[in-house]
Amino acid sequence: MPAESSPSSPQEIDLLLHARWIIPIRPHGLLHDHALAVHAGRILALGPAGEMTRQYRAREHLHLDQHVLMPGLVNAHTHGAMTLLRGLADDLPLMTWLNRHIWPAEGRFVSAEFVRTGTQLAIAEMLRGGTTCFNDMYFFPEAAARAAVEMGMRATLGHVIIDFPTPYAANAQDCLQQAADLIPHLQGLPRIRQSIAPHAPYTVGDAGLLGARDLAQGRQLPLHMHVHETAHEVEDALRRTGQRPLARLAALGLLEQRFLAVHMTQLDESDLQRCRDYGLRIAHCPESNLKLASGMAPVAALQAAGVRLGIGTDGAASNNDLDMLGELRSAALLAKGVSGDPTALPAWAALEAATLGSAEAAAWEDEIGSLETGKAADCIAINLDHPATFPVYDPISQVAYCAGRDQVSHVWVAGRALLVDGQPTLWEEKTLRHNARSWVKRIADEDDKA
Ligand SMILES: CSC[C@H]1O[C@@H](n2cnc3c(O)ncnc32)[C@H](O)[C@@H]1O
Ligand SMILES: [Zn+2]
Repeated sequence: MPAESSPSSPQEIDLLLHARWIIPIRPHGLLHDHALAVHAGRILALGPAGEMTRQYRAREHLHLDQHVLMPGLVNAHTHGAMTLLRGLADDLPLMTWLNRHIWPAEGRFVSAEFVRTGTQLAIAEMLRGGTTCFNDMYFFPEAAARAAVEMGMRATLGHVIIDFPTPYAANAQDCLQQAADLIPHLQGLPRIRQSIAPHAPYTVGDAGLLGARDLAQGRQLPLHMHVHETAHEVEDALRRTGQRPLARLAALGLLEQRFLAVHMTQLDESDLQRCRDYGLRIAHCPESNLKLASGMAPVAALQAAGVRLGIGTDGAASNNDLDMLGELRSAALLAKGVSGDPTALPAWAALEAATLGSAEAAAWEDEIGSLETGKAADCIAINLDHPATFPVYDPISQVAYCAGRDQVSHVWVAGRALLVDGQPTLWEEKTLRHNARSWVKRIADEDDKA
């Protein structure tokens, strides 16, 4: 419904958010004492608070007097339901972690109900920490979609393609068939988009990759895949095929602008050139890479080459949290450490990567990632009146380098308040944990037997 207006009277709108500081991300910069006008879930205008209060009369007018207002954080790569496997196996390298612990556990327990419960926990954690959209890759995406829709969250859900038997599908061809059947059912769900998600070069054969490419092209969906996560992955592929995994993906015709390459810790000059030539998007997951000792994406070199970068947590079983404020801080610090250059990924660039960059990674940049007129009103308020963020010389520095997720006071997705004064509005966290307990007990009992 359009907002009412006449030349003399202020325009009636749903919500006016007046904040001490606003970081719109686009345009670049910091605004003092401005307000964001929201109507019917969208951003109507952003301007100086005085002008905005004269121009608009809001059904709800919030004065965020010690807060930064900014776009919601976007988790560029995760496996939401893996919250149920958090802490099951730590301090291991990737392939031991997957082969000996995670894949056996998933083989025993994963089901639509497991995914729904685990994704609910993930969404509760992410929203509390200021994440308003997540780019997911997991089995039973219809169950993750249901959790996201019910909890008011925004998401891109990947249809997994993997070439070994799981409780979800027998092989890659079966995954492709399931994806083709399911895509129309998820289309049109509120705030839900989809991708085709071949797991990794080492778990999907050429036929599965070609099928993924054709399905993505045919349905106009982006591709989302783990690529070059470890040196072992690249060395093993060179030994077996004589090709680097990214070169194989290029030869098979998978690489294009909407291809999201996750991890990318092992890049030589030819890989960097491919990222540039195809305009690939990259999801950088620094904490999961640190914990599995997989290596680290060369962020400074990628940005110097003009490659667009988003930031993701990866799953809660390898991170072990879904804290995007923590993740963007790790990204900013590691970029400096890895390059030996303290100017690498400065505070504002880290915020840009975790908002607009990640929105591009999740193929949502037309709707979210910045506080621009016409975009969906996905935004967060962070209260800087806290010992951890005192004094405030530069709010951008405070958000990037010292604000904790407990300082996220308000979260809106499409203009709907999901967190108010740090409290969720739509769900009871006790109930979510209660629902998860039966899974946790079964998983722990099995783990004891093993
Ligand atoms: C087929 S759904 C996703 C699949 O990926 C596994 N997974 C989780 N984290 C990682 C990672 O860092 N690298 C590779 N694979 C990962 C997860 O357990 C699911 O099986
Ligand atoms: Zn992952």
